[in-house]
Amino acid sequence: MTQPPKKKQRISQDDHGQEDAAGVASGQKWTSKIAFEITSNNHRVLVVEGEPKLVQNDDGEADLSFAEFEDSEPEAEEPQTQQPGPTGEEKRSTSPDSTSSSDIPATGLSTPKPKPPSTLRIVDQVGDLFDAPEKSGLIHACNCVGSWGAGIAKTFKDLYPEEYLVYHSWCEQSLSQYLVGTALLIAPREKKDKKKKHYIGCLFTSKRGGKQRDKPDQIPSQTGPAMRDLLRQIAEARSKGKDIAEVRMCLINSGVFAVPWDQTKKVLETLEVFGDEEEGRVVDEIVAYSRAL
Ligand SMILES: Nc1ncnc2c1ncn2[C@@H]1O[C@H](COP(=O)(O)OP(=O)(O)OC[C@H]2O[C@H](OP(=O)(O)O)[C@H](O)[C@@H]2O)[C@@H](O)[C@H]1O
Repeated sequence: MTQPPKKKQRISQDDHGQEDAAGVASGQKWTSKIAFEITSNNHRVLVVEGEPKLVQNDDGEADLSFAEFEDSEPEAEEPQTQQPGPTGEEKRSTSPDSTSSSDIPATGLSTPKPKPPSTLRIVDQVGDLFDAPEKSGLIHACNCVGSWGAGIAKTFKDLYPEEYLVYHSWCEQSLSQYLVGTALLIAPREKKDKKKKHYIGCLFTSKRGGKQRDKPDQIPSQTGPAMRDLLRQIAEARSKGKDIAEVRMCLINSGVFAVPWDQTKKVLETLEVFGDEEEGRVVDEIVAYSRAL
């Protein structure tokens, strides 16, 4: 396969007497503005400042045939026009030494690399989960039998009695085996007192609670789908104009459900965050509050 010229050389006029592809009259010296690339189908592509031009394939069919290059060592006395130096990308594309034909696909145009999907970020923070600003979303792990009997769930029941009734009746209308691995987003009820209004995110990570909880190795695998369901519900609520502020959680599953926090956190951080046209609606980071690390 023809190798691209090893060194940059001065360009002269092409056979048709016009300026060369780079618009540079012959005799001028210039550096690192032009290079040839050999594409995978053996076409010699002229890359001028990132602008590829087909110049010549092996059988010399192309219409542009460049005269021979000569070595162009810039002479000291000649005033060099102060061109902004090529960016890293341009350098890569205009210097034959540093680019390879694999960098420029057959079309000669570099295609943007697909952005890797972003995954959920969990940030650990010492503090009280309930010190959250108005309209925050507070997430905790729930059983599917409608009981907030112990641990942080008991605190939720004391602070949000009406929201508890929503959770309880939701469980009553469903079967645990269908509920586990899903979530319930509860909007704040009207508050008679001055208490802050918070959205509550219930993650159904175990069919039963307390001592009848699911096995510790089952709970993490049910936590992933439950959180994905909750993220979807939050994004949907926000797209309908619900003003859900920051989203925070406690170290779910790490108390009554006896699952080490690192295990749950690892599952959560594999969750892909689905984007939509307004990134603001999507939750891509959740702060996990614990009273003491
Ligand atoms: N104010 C606060 N701020 C920040 N963090 C706080 C806090 N208060 C407590 N924590 C911590 O929050 C973590 C969660 O630990 P938890 O044991 O509560 O919940 P879990 O997710 O393991 O288990 C769920 C089942 O527990 C319940 O009990 P029942 O089944 O009803 O009996 C439910 O209903 C479920 O079923 C632990 O690190 C606590 O230190």
